[in-house]
Amino acid sequence: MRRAQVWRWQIPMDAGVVLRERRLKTRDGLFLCLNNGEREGWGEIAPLPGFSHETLDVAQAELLAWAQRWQQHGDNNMSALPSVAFGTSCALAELYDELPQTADYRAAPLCTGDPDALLPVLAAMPGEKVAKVKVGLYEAVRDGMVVNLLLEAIPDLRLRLDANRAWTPLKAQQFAKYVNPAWRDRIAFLEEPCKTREDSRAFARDTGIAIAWDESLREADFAFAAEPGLRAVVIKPTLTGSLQKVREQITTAHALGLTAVISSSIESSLGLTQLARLAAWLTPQTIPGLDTLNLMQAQLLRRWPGSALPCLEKDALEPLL
Ligand SMILES: O=C(O)CCC(=O)C1=CC=C[C@@H](O)[C@@H]1C(=O)O
Ligand SMILES: [Mg+2]
Repeated sequence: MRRAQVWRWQIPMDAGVVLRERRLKTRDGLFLCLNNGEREGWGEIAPLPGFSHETLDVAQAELLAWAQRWQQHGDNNMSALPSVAFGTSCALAELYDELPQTADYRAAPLCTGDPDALLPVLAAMPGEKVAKVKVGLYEAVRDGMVVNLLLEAIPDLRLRLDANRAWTPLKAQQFAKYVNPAWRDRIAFLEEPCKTREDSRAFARDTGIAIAWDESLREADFAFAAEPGLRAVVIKPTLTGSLQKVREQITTAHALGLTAVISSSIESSLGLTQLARLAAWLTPQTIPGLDTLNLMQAQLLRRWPGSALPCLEKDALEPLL
């Protein structure tokens, strides 16, 4: 017998998490649990404010309708809303043992402010050392100095940078000027340096710093293509859609010789551990961008190994179905 349950949840964020110039005080989302006989599968549906087009309320209405159709008729058509399609497809994949358990819990540590805080984390990191630094929040010159400082301090470090389209071509040039030319190839990639793709391409061409597309993937006129200076695409499943669609994008990227990086949309620990499994399965050569749990004050239902945050159980969730 099929049974679908839906819960809504809210987790307080760490003070100071700012997304697209908006302070994110809480992270809000939904869980879906599907049962069929002895089998069980979970999924997380958590549109990210400022990034997802659908609101949580719209996603909730769609999810409840989907869950009822599945329970009554076994109907598993995918929603057109990316967050709903992702969460429902994860729950179905767990239910039918199609999402392998092995996970890649390495996460490129994220630095949004103080580079000194990153040094001990990197020193303790086993194997390949990769970190991600947000740039474009302060002066371009300061960003350049931070990048130099980290690359100088840790000779086997590679950096991923993310400007979230903050720079004009001039600012991007100022940044590049400050980065020691001998170290530019240790910048694995810089996500979306400029406001337009054309300016970002020109930046890669002029500076020799490789770029990656993130925001671009979700634009209507985007098509996957190998381009000079383009090294990677950042795939955020909650913003992309079903597991099937995520797999297709990864396959397309790999066929073009691009690195595909599975990345967080600030999911709860339940969603993040599923992304770690997805990464181990579909992008085993690439450290995923999943270091966002510490932006939250608690984990939910499933623990991220090694996290010291408290883990809230089902009684902290609000049942909706
Ligand atoms: O990609 C990562 O390593 C972590 C996730 C991350 O950086 C982001 C997640 C969600 C929204 C953004 O602020 C940011 C990004 O732009 O990639
Ligand atoms: Mg990005």
